[in-house]
Amino acid sequence: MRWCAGAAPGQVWHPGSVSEDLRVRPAEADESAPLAELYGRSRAAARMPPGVHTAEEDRAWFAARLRDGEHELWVAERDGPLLGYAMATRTWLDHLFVDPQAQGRGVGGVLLDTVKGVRPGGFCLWVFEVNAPAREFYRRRGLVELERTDGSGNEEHAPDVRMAWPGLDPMAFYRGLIDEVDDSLGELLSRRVALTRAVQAVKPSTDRDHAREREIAERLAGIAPELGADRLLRIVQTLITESLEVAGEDGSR
Ligand SMILES: O=C(O)C(=O)C[C@]1(C(=O)O)C=C[C@@H](O)C=C1
Repeated sequence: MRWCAGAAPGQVWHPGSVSEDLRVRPAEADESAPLAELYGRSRAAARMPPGVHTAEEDRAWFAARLRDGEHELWVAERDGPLLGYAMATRTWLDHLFVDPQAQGRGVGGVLLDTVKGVRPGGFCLWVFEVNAPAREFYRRRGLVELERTDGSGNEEHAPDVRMAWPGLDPMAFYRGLIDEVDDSLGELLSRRVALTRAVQAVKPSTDRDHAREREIAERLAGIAPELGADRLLRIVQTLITESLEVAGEDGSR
């Protein structure tokens, strides 16, 4: 299913108690320059690693996001220059930035509420680990930390944290994420079974190698320390037992 850009009518945030004259509206297609400028200024003042792109690249990047049909952008203003903006895909909040001069006046909260309003099924976002104020901002507004990375997957190579707002039906949201991970796990299991089967053909003995299984569990504990080597050993042993059974069944055909 392809998601269509452009906020639907009625998605504009209606001023409440935060600030009577603050207005949130969908960004216009020709606003790449003010958006890029606001992004550069807000990011430089935030607790984030320095950006890796030039101002010109940022402008081109925003121009592309405004037209690609996959991103939706909202801007906050109060009779003047932009005070903040949010940019989201169907499932990710990619950016939420507030002008450093306008911080502490509810602009970020209003933008986040706008995104929650149009993404009732929930969404995820990445925030740099060092950005404690942003993590606290999201935590106080109902977002939860799901996973951490060492930063090798982002442009800045800085550790980051995946956070999620689980939406109005959190059970469905989390089950959706579990299904995504299980799809990857299923593919990995299938590849691994094939390797257990392949190595049996070149082994001098069919005996289980307990030292090797412990070594595998210890290596996995470096990747998933929350599980610990002992628990991982039980998982590895089960996986190998089942894989050897499959290999044996194949061999007897
Ligand atoms: O490395 C081996 O000796 C294998 O047979 C492979 C494998 C595995 O699937 O990783 C399976 C059984 C052994 O006990 C240890 C490891």
